[in-house]
Amino acid sequence: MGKLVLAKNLTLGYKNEIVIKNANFSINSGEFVFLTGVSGSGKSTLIKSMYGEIKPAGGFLNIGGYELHKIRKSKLSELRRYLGVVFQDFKLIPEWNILKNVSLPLLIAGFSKNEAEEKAMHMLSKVKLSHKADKFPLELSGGEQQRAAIARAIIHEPVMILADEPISGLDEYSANLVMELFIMANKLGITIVIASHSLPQTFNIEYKHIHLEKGSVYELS
Ligand SMILES: Nc1ncnc2c1ncn2[C@@H]1O[C@H](COP(=O)(O)OP(=O)(O)OP(=O)(O)O)[C@@H](O)[C@H]1O
Repeated sequence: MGKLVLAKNLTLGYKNEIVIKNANFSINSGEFVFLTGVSGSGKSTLIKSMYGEIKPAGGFLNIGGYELHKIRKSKLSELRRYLGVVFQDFKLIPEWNILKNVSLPLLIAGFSKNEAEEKAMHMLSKVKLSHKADKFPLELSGGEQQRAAIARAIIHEPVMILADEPISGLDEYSANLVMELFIMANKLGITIVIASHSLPQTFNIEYKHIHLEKGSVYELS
C-alpha cells in the first residue's frame, strides 16, 4: 500500500494559537483510520488541514502528491474532487432538496443531471432515504441529514473520505447505518478517516489509530 497522506513536522493553528506542533504521521492508501482525542485536541483542525481549509503554519503535508503546505487555489479545487468530506454540521445546501444535494459531486464531475440524479437515487436507497429525496435538509432529522451528507461524500467514489465526528449525536439505527456505509466504502478501496472522541466499542475491521493529545500526534497502531 502506498502512502496517501504524509505529514512531517506539521504545525497547525490559528492566529493566536498553535493547536498541533511538529506532528509526524502517515496514512496508507485504503486504510481505515480513527483519529481520537478529547474536545479541543485538534481533530477538526487536522481534518480541515487535510482538505486545505487551513494552511499549515509549518512543516510538510502531502496528500496524494498534493503538497498542502504550498498548494495554489486551482490545485486545491482539483484535490478536493478526490476527497469526500463529512462535516460536523452536515453542510447540506438548505435551498436544495436532498436528491440535488447528493447529486452535487457528480454534477461537479461533469455528469448530466439525469445521470447524476439516477445515481443519487441509488445512493439514497443505500442510506434508507429514498422516500425523502424531494424533501429539503431542514425537513429531515439530524440522523437523516447526516446520512444524506454521507451519501453525498461517497457518491463520486473519492480516494479518501474525511469525516468529522460523523456519528456523535446519532441514534443507534443511524449510527450503525453510517458505519456500515464507511465499511462498504472502505471495501471499495476508499481510505476513510474518522475523527471521534473515542474508538468504537465494537468494530470488526482492521484500522489504524491516530491519537491527538496536548498538541502532539501519536500513531498508535
Ligand atoms: N476558527 C478558529 N479560530 C481560532 N481558534 C480555533 C478555531 N477553530 C478551532 N480553534 C481552536 O483550536 C483548538 C482545537 O479545536 P478543534 O475544533 O480542532 O478541536 P476538536 O478536537 O475537533 O474538538 P471537538 O471534539 O470539541 O470538536 C481549540 O482550542 C479551539 O479553540
